[in-house]
Amino acid sequence: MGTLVLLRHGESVWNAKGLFTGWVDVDLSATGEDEARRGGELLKDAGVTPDILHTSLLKRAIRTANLALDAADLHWLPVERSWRLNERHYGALQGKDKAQTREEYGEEQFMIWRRSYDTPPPPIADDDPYSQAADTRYAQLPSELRPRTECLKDVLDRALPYWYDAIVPDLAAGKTVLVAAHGNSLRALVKHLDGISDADIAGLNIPTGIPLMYDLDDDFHPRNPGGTYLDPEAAKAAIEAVANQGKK
Ligand SMILES: O=C(O)[C@H](O)COP(=O)(O)O
Repeated sequence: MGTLVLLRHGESVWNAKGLFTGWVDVDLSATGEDEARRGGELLKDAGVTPDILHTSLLKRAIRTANLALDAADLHWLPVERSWRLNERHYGALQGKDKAQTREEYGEEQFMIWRRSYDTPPPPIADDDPYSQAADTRYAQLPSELRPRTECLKDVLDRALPYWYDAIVPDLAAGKTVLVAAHGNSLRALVKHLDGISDADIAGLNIPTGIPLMYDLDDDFHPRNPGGTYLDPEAAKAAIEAVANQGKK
């Protein structure tokens, strides 16, 4: 029942600097812009034509989709956007250097905060320069929905309603759906799609800018578990780089 394309944004300026990003609205780096265009070329070369686009509210995902769809000559595609596809909120780690954090707190604590399923980093203070408490794009969100930190379980809990209410109906209508989002919001969707355990999801990383295709059956389960990257070799190398972030 439909084709789903997951696309993590291209490299961001803070990805390049090795900083925890979360909901901080940083832009793409020049490399990330190239990755986004390449993602669109991969879609075009594979003959994959999305019918609708879903993005987060963060410019690195929005601009990745714009650049990819322009490269695929599909810039006109209808689009829906939601905070529920935002990157995981990294709490008080937002803006912090990953390598310094690993050094200061040690490997175990770093990995618990970065990749555990249900342990969030410390919450961010509303007066922190990297807080989104005053960000007008979330003004309509009730206070209890506006995170000050998130673990991956929190991301799954707020992303699944969007999956079922916005994305699944498009798939059920036979549309090819492109989702342009983030490393951890896509890890949450992949965990759901592939039925990955709470323990095993820690080992899954998503590369930037390489489309991941799922062919879904009538129950929206993958006929190709794990999905298929449109550039498997590039994806393999990029996944390893994501896993090694923060290492000296
Ligand atoms: O938000 C961030 O820092 C990155 O986009 C994702 O970081 P991670 O791969 O360290 O979770």
